[in-house]
Amino acid sequence: MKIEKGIVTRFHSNTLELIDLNTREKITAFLRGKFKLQKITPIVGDYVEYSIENGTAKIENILPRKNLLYRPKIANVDQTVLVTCLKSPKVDYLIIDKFLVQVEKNNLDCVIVLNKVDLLEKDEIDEFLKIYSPLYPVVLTSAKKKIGIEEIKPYLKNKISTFAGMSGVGKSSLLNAINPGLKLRVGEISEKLQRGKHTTTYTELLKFDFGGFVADTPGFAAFEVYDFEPDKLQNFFVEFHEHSMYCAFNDCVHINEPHCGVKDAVENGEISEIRYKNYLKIYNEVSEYQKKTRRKRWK
Ligand SMILES: Nc1nc2c(ncn2[C@@H]2O[C@H](COP(=O)(O)OP(=O)(O)OP(=O)(O)O)[C@@H](O)[C@H]2O)c(=O)[nH]1
Ligand SMILES: [Zn+2]
Repeated sequence: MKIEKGIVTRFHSNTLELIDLNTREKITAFLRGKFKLQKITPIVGDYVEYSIENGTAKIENILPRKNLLYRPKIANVDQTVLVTCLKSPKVDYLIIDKFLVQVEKNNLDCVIVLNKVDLLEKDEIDEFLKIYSPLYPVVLTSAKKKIGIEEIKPYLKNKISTFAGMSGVGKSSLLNAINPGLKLRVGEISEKLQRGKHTTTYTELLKFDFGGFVADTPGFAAFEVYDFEPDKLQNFFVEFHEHSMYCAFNDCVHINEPHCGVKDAVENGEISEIRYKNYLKIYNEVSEYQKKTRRKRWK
């Protein structure tokens, strides 16, 4: 029996759709009964081994997952493409930083795409770059004017990506510009997610012509998931790490403590003041959230 490798891209009622990793062919496969007994079910993004007997493809084995994302539910996500704009709709840096907290919490690589640059002045773009380009790769784009589209492709090639970002920033427009004809239903699905009615089982991986996959559902739809203690927040601000080792206190959260390496770095301009202020705001929100849920648990 010959075993081939594929990636699960979508579910039908009792079959799965795979893409063969060698031939890139689309294959409809059945799940063997043993998986039900083992209580393992593959999900979109899973790398699997499958066999073909009498013209029927069957999943034989689910390969170990690198990670598992819940919103949308996908295995083996390599990165998030955080799409934002600054105008129309207005997006402030706090929203961007909240998305970045989610990205870091899930331990994902991230590329930031600043879209709608056709609406921005040079100094607005420069300010954005000054804050974020030391932290993450930043690509400047306009889906409308077809600027920066080629620059995104190398980041997407041969990887599994999710696109994240506020509604209206241009995620679908960008994907259409990157790969015209990509079967998209981003807007439709994100709306459902926001209303919380539908499960995320409808997620599908779409294949780029140049290699690589993208989820058709935006990531982190409900992004204010503060299911961590406030003192963990600093881990998700990547630029704090190298400075926090100079803090006098081991458990410094860089707010009221004396001799704080992070606050020093803010003062001498090594850490962006805007990012630090957003850290404080999010810290308070996480604290409030944790207090509330603790009270509920006691009731
Ligand atoms: N000026 C300008 N408008 C753009 C650009 N990219 C997208 N738009 C417009 O912005 C609006 C929203 O774009 P979408 O691609 O639907 O945004 P989205 O992020 O997919 O939104 P959701 O599906 O709600 O999550 C549309 O009217 C687009 O035509 C751009 O680069 N410049
Ligand atoms: Zn500190």
